[in-house]
Amino acid sequence: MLKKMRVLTGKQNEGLAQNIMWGFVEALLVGVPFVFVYLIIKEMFTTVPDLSYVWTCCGIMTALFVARVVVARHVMINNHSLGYDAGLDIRRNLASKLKKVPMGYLLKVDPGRINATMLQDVTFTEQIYSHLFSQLIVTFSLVTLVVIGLTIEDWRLSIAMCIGLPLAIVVFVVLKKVGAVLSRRLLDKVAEMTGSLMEYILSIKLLKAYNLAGKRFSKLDDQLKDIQKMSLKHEFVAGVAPLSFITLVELGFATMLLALVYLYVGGELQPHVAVLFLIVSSRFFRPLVAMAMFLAEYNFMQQSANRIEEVLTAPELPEGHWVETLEPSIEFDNVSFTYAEKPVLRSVSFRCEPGTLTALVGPSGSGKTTITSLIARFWDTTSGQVRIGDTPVEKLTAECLADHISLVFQDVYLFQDTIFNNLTLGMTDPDWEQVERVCKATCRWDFISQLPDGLDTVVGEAGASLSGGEKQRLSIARAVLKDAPIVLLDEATASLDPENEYEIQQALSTLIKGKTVIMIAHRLSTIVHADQIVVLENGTIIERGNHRDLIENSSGLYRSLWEAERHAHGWKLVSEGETTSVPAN
Ligand SMILES: Nc1ncnc2c1ncn2[C@@H]1O[C@H](COP(=O)(O)OP(=O)(O)OP(=O)(O)O)[C@@H](O)[C@H]1O
Repeated sequence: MLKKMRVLTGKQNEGLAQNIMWGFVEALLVGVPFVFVYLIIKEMFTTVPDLSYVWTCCGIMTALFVARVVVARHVMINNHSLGYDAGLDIRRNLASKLKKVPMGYLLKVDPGRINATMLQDVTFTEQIYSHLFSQLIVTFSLVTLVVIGLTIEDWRLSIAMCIGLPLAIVVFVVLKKVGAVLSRRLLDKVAEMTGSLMEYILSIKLLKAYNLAGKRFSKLDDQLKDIQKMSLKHEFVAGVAPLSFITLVELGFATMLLALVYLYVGGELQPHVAVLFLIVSSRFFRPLVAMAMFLAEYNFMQQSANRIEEVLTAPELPEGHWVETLEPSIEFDNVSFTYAEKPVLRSVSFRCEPGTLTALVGPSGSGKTTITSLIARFWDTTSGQVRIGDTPVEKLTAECLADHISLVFQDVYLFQDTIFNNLTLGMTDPDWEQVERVCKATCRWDFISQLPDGLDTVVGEAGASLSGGEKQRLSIARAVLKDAPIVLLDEATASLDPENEYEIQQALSTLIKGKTVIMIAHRLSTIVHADQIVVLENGTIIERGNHRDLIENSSGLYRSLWEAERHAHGWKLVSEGETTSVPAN
């Protein structure tokens, strides 16, 4: 387990040796007073007991008790700080690991499971340091010291007292293994329930709209009932291990009593030794019982540590190196990509020159978002290469890639923080005036200035207090502020009404000037000025060119999409330098 803790924390269990030493000191301070108890009893059985000797022994015992309290406090603080430090390290390692695994891994793993691992599993694992080791060290040292002391005094009674211990350990280990299977199942079930609970909370609006909140809750309720049943079963089976251990260990007490009476009656035992064994044995079993109860929890700790290890050892996207000057061109060189078993892109090749706008067009599911995901390296290609400048994206570090790319997704995520902090995410020295200037250009300043604290207004979790359009404006402003040379826009204006969309398009076209932009747009009117339009169908490029070229191909998909759009809406066709109105059909 120590080795596993080193893997999970990424550290050498620093401070543990010191804690073991202090645990041993605590055990000594618990055990040594028994020596004075023995001396006092021995003195009592002499013909003329020396009371000042007894007082001295009592004085030393009191001093030892005080010292024990001080040391026990020190041990407790040390073990807890070791535990919490380990918890912090493990959570940091998990967080940094999640940044390095492919998106595919995160999509495959139940979010409830990740949540349970980050919170509950780490908390259980912390206890290995904060509770388990300290308990083990103190108990083991104390039991060893007491047994050695008693054996020196009378080995026969000592053996009688410990007679059940070996069998108790064997039975405990066997029953614990049975409990381990149940612990694993119970923890999995709790993780599954956490996922359902998260889903229930996040989808509550939808559930209410469809009057499904009650029905859906009954599914959650069933899971909660399952957990209750499994917990009871687990307690029943897992509880047998410590109970058997306690029963077998305490059998030693009865055996020792029999042996004690037998030896005493036979005149083979001095009265003070008999009293010593009676006093010590009444306390000898207490720490063992406490340890057995605690070891019953060990299954949970072990399972939790295993689950953390599963996440920490998940395969990572290999990291590349930092490239100082990266030409902001993008090139897809014969790229194919498969999600699990499903081929999504097939031999896709195209190039985006620096400072140009490329639009991706195609029916739903044709692979447009997948193309942007491969540039941002959420996944690695199945074959072929995606290059930025001359460098394949997998040869760049995640930081280098992130530094060169701004992303604007359809689903905007805003943190529960001020608008200013949301906009300046990742910026080291954000400039208030610059933020205001960009907001004025992209966000309709009146929307922000009307908020109670302007840019200092805190938006609700995931931007819950803002409309879809407002969130989208902020995400565009965030991308503009980042000022990365490459901008990926995935349906960036999707949640805006036509009037706002036009405004934002204007703002975008000024602000993305000089950047290499890849834009996914379902409304073709927004991309007529694109330098290049890549038309996709079923994961292959079927047409490529600018609007004028593509529109000329009367049998092409782009032309038919364009015409379908014209027929669907009253249309305003804007070509460079002219405005033509096309009435709705
Ligand atoms: N994580 C995933 N796992 C498995 N298949 C996926 C995953 N993400 C997308 N797909 C599938 O890959 C195909 C391409 O998806 P993609 O999102 O790239 O299409 P798109 O052209 O952007 O679609 P839309 O215009 O509807 O957003 C779709 O058939 C989709 O179902």
